[in-house]
Amino acid sequence: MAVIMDGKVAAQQADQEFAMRIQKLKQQNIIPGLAVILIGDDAASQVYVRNKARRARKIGINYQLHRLDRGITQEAVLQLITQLNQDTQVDGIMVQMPVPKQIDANAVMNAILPQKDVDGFSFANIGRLWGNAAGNFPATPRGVLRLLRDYHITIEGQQAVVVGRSDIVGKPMAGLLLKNNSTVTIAHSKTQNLAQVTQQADLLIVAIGQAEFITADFVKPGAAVVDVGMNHNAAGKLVGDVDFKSVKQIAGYLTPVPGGVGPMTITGLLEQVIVLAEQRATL
Ligand SMILES: NC(=O)C1=CN([C@@H]2O[C@H](COP(=O)(O)OP(=O)(O)OC[C@H]3O[C@@H](n4cnc5c(N)ncnc54)[C@H](OP(=O)(O)O)[C@@H]3O)[C@@H](O)[C@H]2O)C=CC1
Ligand SMILES: Nc1nc(=O)c2c([nH]1)NC[C@@H]1CN(c3ccc(C(=O)N[C@@H](CCC(=O)O)C(=O)O)cc3)C=[N+]21
Ligand SMILES: [Mg+2]
Repeated sequence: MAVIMDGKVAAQQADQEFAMRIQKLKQQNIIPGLAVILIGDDAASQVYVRNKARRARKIGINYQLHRLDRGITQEAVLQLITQLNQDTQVDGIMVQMPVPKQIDANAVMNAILPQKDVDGFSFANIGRLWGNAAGNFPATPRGVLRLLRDYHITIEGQQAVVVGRSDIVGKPMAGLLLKNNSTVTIAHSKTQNLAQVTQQADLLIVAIGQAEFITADFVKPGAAVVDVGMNHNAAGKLVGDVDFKSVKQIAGYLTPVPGGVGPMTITGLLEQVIVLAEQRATL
């Protein structure tokens, strides 16, 4: 039976560390500032916004939410970003994805100053990730790596398979694993013989948005399996992309949904905000 990687516990430990780092900043009169822009009413974004507001405030981050109507113009969004770019109290800015179709997501993300782009979704930060430079990198992959490290799972030299190639999870996950010396394969909906590919994985990271799609026959015995997915099954229950029941019989390590990657994504984000505020403190 797999060891269950508890993202809630790991996130609580991280929050204690973060609260101490924020206390130090406050002695220098610096309060980390995070501005979140939510356009419309995407369900996964609502969950994220609610949970990160609670955790950010609890550890002492100055958190502000800008809720915009789903019909808002791109110009108005860009104007808000310009204002937040200029606000010296704001260390990090993020726009919840997805955005409504009249908004060009790339235009919006690239309007955020690269150093304030906490999500690391701007082309400047994508280039820094793949160009081996320091930068801001996406929260979900950072949270996943932190969870693997908390469970002392080896990353260097291991065969990692990332299923999913989105700009917000799959691609940056692959980039960070590569940076950490895994041998990385990226699989997606056009991959042939997916199970044969995933069976090679010592580290299997799944982000496809298909309820309970990855069953035991996709998994190498003893593998560490990380389930990024958040879906509702036929019964309306929140489930991941991995079939928890069958995979836990064969995997060495496995994340639950909820209580796995979700809390660690928030950890990845909060840490990035604190790092940015620490950089401001040294200016
Ligand atoms: N817990 C958390 O912190 C977060 C959770 N999520 C969740 O993770 C999941 C993925 O999100 P996101 O990356 O934004 O998803 P996207 O929908 O943007 O991308 C899905 C990816 O999965 C691939 N894919 C879809 N079906 C299959 C399949 N049957 N076999 C192989 N590959 C497949 C797609 O391939 P192709 O490119 O060929 O279309 C695509 O690359 C969702 O459930 C989302 O809610 C997302 C962000 C954070
Ligand atoms: N710019 C941007 N960056 C993102 O990282 C981003 C985004 N947009 N849009 C939406 C998705 C989704 N996402 C989640 C984060 C945390 C939980 C989370 O807290 N989950 C908990 C609670 C789940 C629940 O109670 O329903 C858990 O899994 O235990 C969920 C989903 C980040 N995303
Ligand atoms: Mg989870």
